Amino acid sequence: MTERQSFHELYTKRLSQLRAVERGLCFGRLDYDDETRFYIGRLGMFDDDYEPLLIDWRAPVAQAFYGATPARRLDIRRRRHLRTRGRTVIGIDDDVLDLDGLDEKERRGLSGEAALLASLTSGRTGRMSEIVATIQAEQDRVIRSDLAGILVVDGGPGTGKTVVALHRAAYLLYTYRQRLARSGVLIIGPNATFTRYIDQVLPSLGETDVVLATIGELYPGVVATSTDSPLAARVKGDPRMADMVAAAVVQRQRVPDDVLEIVVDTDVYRLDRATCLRARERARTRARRAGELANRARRHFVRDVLSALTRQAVDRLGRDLLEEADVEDIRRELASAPQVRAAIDGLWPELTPTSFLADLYSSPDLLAAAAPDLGEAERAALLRPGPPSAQRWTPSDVPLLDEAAELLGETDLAVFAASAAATRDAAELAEETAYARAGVELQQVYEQLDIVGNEIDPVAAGVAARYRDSGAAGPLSDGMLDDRGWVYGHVIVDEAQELSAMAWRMLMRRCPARSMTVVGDIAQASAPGAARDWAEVLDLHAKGRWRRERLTVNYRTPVEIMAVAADVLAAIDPALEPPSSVRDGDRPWCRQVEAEEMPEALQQVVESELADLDATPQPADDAASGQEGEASGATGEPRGPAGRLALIVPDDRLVELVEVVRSAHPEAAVGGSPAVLDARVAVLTVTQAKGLEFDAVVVIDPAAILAGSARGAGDLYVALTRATRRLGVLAAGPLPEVLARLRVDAKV
Ligand SMILES: Nc1ncnc2c1ncn2[C@@H]1O[C@H](COP(=O)(O)OP(=O)(O)OP(=O)(O)O)[C@@H](O)[C@H]1O
Repeated sequence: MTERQSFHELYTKRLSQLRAVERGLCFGRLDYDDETRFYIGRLGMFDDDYEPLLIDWRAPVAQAFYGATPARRLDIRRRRHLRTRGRTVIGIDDDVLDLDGLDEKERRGLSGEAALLASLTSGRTGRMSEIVATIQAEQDRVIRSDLAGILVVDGGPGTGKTVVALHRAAYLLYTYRQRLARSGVLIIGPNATFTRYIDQVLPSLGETDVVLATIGELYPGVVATSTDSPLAARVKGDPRMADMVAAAVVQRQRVPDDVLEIVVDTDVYRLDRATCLRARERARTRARRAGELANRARRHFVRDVLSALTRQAVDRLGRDLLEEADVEDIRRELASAPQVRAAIDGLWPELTPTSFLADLYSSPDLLAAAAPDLGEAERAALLRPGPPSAQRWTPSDVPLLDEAAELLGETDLAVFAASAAATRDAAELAEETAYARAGVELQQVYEQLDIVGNEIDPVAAGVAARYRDSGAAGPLSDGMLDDRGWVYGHVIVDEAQELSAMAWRMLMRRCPARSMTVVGDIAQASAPGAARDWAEVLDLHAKGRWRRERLTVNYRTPVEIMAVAADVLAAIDPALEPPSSVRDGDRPWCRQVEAEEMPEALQQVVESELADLDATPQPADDAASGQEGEASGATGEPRGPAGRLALIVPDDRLVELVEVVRSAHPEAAVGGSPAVLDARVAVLTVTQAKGLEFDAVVVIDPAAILAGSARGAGDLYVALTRATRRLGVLAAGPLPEVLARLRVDAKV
């Protein structure tokens, strides 16, 4: 790289960083007792004399902005929250921290309450946004917690677990930049929609070097798009699957019951059981000593078997007539004879993880031998009729493929060649992307500096245009996903309560140092085989090396809605404490109809909810409306967008109810599709709604959601807590007892 290129890279990186953080760049000020003053912002900046102009929110000095309280002032007199539109300050809120005489309740109060409430009631866009100006003290503790060990962050719905985990990623990348830039940060989310929902947060904090993925994306080359039955998903997540995979690998190394005859040309060769047993044992022993995996250990077995066959040929031809070189030729010929290869493959096949698992799923005998502990029905749930080549993968298969890869290791030349080609492709792609990105940035710098276009390297400009048109803007660190063996510096797991034991095993391999942030809420668990408590999962992998922080305040759901959800939580486990909400909102409503009235009632409900949302437009998002070209009004002036409505339905009614809604609203989005985040009306199952939020939510047929699975109450709890403003329940038949409070409050 030339010096010119290096400079360009440096400056363009800084330029794009500055662009990304421009909105609300400076949001706070700290006034100290000794008159010192610091401005806090999304990025650090210095003046020409290297005096700090702006302190990065992640710097140690900035911690006081989030942590200081009247009871623990940290020498701070005043904390000022600045609200900006574009580059203009349009409002300030002051917390005076040295005011004597505040009562205990006020002392314990939220920091920057006015700023927080302004932020919570401002317009939402369907995408999660950063909260850097209003991070609360309990959240800040989580964000700045040490890198080492596993930090479990649990808390009820809307307590900011996701957003805090993302800010923690930004904090860790800032504080441990050297270490984490090399090894990378992996963030695991529950599904692709969720990944899209959160993918703007880190770039808006100036960080792009993270990998966002789902469990189903962690095995390179496999696209896990199929779905399992609940039973199959539970069985595949069961820790006994590790034993099953191990047993199945060993069982694929066979010996003949008696003698295996191999006919090459007209000669008959015999492999007897004892020879094969000996060869297998020797191969296994050598592999154990050398730490070799099954595909590698196979070479020892092949060598011994070929020696036995060569001996038979030599004896037939007459040992005395043959030179050393002749013997070697015979051996080589035998090694390449298709009949010999087929015989050896039958005894000790070379297997890719996908071929191995596909074989296993398609054979009742292989399954019965490898998993004798599973019940009939459990094994049947794993069985996939049809040839192995037609196998379609599900997200629950991915940890099993990973497990198999750990035991089988690399395969033959073809696979080596394929992976070499893939690596080459990835490297070429990375190089081209980097080049293109540099081109785009170069162009931007030139534009900024008012340099005419013909001074730009035309090749770079061409590639840049291609890159821009392709919409490829993902971080270069995505390449890490192509490497199954990549070890990440830190792993963040969101909605972690849903992960199976097998998924945890896979994730732990991606981070042997066990530097992780695990975020979730056991009460919201719904996946078959999901964890029942954190210790059950984490003691197994990191006993004594995990700690827990709890978030207690709900920033999403208004008090009135949370009261309804709290009854469901008590039904899940009376010992669980609901988070306390910080906002008031509309009273939730309920309506009961007979099953056959449901379609008509649903259509009415959609119309009336949309009308309600239209009648109460969201207040302006001050910082957002400062974007160039956007009309600005006075602070707090009401403004669209008019709000999004989600209909959360039982799994088995999704298709039917989508049709009903679409007959009046053809543009309604269905859960799982990319449109769901932006659409005015979305119809989703609970699983599809997990982690997301909407302005208004109507839960359809709650009794069916409750009865839908063993963890139906958890599902209902998730459904009820997705709303930021309005909640309704449309019941088919009687309202479930657990929602009795709605009957009392109902506005029917
Ligand atoms: N300190 C804060 N300032 C402003 N908004 C916040 C703050 N903390 C959380 N929020 C907002 O509250 C909402 C809920 O946050 P988030 O989705 O992270 O919660 P969660 O605990 O992951 O919820 P769930 O368990 O239901 O998925 C988001 O819109 C988030 O931006």
